[in-house]
Amino acid sequence: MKLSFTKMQGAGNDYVYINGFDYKLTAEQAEQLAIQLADRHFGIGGDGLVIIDPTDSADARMRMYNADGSEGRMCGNAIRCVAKYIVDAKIAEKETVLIDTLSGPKTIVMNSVTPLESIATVDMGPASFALPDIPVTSKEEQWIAHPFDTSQGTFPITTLSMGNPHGVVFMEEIESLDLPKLGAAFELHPSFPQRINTEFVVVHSPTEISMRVWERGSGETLACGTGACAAVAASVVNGHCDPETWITVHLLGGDLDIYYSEETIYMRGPATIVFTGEIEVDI
Ligand SMILES: N[C@@H](CCC[C@H](N)C(=O)O)C(=O)O
Repeated sequence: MKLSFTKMQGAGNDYVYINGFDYKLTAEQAEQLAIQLADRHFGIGGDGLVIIDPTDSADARMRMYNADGSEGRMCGNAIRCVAKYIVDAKIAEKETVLIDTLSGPKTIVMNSVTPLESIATVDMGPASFALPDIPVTSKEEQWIAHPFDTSQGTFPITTLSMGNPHGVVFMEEIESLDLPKLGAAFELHPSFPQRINTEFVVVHSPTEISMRVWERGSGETLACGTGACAAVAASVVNGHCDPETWITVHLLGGDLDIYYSEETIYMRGPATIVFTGEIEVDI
């Protein structure tokens, strides 16, 4: 069959977007398509696949799949792009939209910059540091700068859930890291039965940090929205950054602004159309 798609990116975290109002895709088909379409040599190319489905409880429902076909519970960069998509397609004729995800509904406020780019502010909900929420196989309650042994050495890790699992490690520098080796040592560690996304973070000031990210299911990406929120939450909880003020997070693909409070976390960043097209798929 011929499938219409839109390729979009947020801070360089790029996904193939399919309009689920037009195509009804089962979870099995979506997993298969994610692997096929995300391939940068034999497919369209991307960090995974996002399907925008109808729902009665919100303006749309987001289903996101990593490049290996695994389903993610939440994606910060994709939810901004989904909001842009439904506003542009007039699925929602307003600037504040509600999108359902596996980790609950999120409210997004849109500001159009150019026809191809919007800036979106997302209410991401609160961070949870409780180990069963991540989950982490340990009897302790929280891991805040917890000495964590991996095949690549021992690192102080702070773990949290942003609707999906994150580990944050503060470092002196991140340019020289061998992320495929290091990221995989965290992602596949037996302490994380559902695997984990890991952020490697340098703190510049109480309102500015840089990070590189290794995403479960997709490897190193140019940005991770939930990861940027996790990095800021961990920076505040470890006393490196200020709460209740906007913090700039520099990522390989651009900047995201994050506001942390105990009640909720806001994320502000771009949502950009790259191109649209049609592809013949065998599903
Ligand atoms: N890129 C994302 C997160 C995507 C899902 C993640 N790899 C997972 O499986 O939890 C973001 O922008 O948040």
